[in-house]
Amino acid sequence: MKITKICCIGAGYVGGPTMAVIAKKNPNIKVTIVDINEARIAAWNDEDVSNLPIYEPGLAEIVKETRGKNLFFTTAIDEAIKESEMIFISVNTPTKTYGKGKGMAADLKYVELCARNIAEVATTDKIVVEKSTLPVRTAQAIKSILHNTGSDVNFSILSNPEFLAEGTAIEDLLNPDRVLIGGESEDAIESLANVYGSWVPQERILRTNVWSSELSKLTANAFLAQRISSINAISELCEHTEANVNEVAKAIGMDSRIGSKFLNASIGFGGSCFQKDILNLVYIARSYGLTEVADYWEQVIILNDHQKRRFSDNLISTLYNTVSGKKIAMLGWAFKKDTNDTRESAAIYVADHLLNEQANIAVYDPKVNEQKVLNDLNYLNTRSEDENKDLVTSFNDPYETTKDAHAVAIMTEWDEFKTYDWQKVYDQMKKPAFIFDGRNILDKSEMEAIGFEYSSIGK
Ligand SMILES: NC(=O)C1=CN([C@@H]2O[C@H](COP(=O)(O)OP(=O)(O)OC[C@H]3O[C@@H](n4cnc5c(N)ncnc54)[C@H](O)[C@@H]3O)[C@@H](O)[C@H]2O)C=CC1
Ligand SMILES: O=C(O)[C@H]1O[C@H](OP(=O)(O)OP(=O)(O)OC[C@H]2O[C@@H](n3ccc(=O)[nH]c3=O)[C@H](O)[C@@H]2O)[C@H](O)[C@@H](O)[C@@H]1O
Repeated sequence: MKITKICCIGAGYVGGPTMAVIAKKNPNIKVTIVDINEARIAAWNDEDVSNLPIYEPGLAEIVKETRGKNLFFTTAIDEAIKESEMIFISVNTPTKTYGKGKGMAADLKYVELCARNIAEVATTDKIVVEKSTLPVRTAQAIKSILHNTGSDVNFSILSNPEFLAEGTAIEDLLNPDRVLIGGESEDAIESLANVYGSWVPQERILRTNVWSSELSKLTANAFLAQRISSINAISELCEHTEANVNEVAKAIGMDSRIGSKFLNASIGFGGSCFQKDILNLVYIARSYGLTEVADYWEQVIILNDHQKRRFSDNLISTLYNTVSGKKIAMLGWAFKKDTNDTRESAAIYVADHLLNEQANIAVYDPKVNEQKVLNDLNYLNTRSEDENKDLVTSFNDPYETTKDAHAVAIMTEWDEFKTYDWQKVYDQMKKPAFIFDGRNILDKSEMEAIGFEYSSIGK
């Protein structure tokens, strides 16, 4: 099928950047991104592209170039579905917070709503593309909804999981390691392969069956997260043995079978997907009675929780076993650098632990505002919103944030943190002045020469 119009349901961190790049690379295809969230759509349509709802390096430029030409953002969902030959489902699939599978399974209600919406309004044949990360065998459910409409509209379902990482989304989309397309209908698969083919070499477009494609996405995230938990586990051992985790990571990473990427020890991984996808994998394995498989992957999450807890415990014990009434300056709140996304950020959990010990938290993140910080903490429901407001303050300036602080905790690896005038930070802090570098981005000897009591991960 020749594709002239694409609709993407879900204008989020995946839908937005992915469709912007598809539009840029396919000027003859009209791409419409729809969402039920009016405020989000309005932000995507904001004249001033610095107000887009998502911060991603390079995204604003592409939106500026394509918006209003062949890229459109709207809440008119039905119209966009009706006119398009290809519809991407790119809605959120969070961990369930209720009922069966609570805390483990993926909540598929938004995906199902999309399938029902498509089934209801489609009058011509459609290729429906799963872009959201979904449990293996979800295509079966979507198929069943779409094929029971009583109409003679023909639907082909494809799985096309997304592998972009936030902060490098545009780079990842422009130059992907691979594009994965799972499906039954060869015609549908080739239609989608052609869309990507306008900039991705054919040998990097991998075709599989639907189930392999769905499961590959969960597996890729599980493997990536497992590497982080593995190096973080070793980081704790390093702290007891005078080994240095950076040196260990370098030494093992030079083995081409292991590879050097994704071996940075940290306060633990965050982000909306690693934990959610592994919990989902564990849930699926348990539902097939595969206890050993489930336990194996669950350990990745257990270790990650341990790493976050270990960081706050170490901070508290170093500050003479109490942080009550002490000002702890947290540099960074986003789950990684170059994004404004804070979902599941380790900073939230570390702050929560410290607040339980009655610390005063001062936060500075170049892309996250105070309301978002408070919303993240309120969402945990550990204490009242008023208490969070009393104990947590955000600043727009790192020097204000660290002034009179007892300790600085580095939570995100923003590049600008490395360039600060650390002597100035030191001079205005309470003494002894402690730094807890949760990202290993500062130079230990430099910090110690200034006078800081410096501790990092795995050294
Ligand atoms: N964030 C990331 O870096 C990556 C996410 N993914 C997966 O992509 C999917 C989407 O993730 P994000 O873009 O981060 O989520 P998001 O939460 O940023 O965006 C999802 C959007 O879908 C909209 N939506 C929900 N139900 C809708 C409906 N029935 N009709 C219209 N709009 C609806 C929401 O209002 C929201 O704006 C998830 O399954 C996630 O696991 C995959 C790769 C990378
Ligand atoms: O499905 C998804 O949502 C995406 O999840 C991750 O991307 P993302 O979460 O955006 O970012 P990552 O770069 O993977 O970082 C995740 C977390 O791990 C941490 N991390 C990463 C690498 C590392 O060596 N050490 C480490 O602690 C980061 O700081 C961050 O908190 C995957 O890298 C993407 O391929 C995938 O598409």
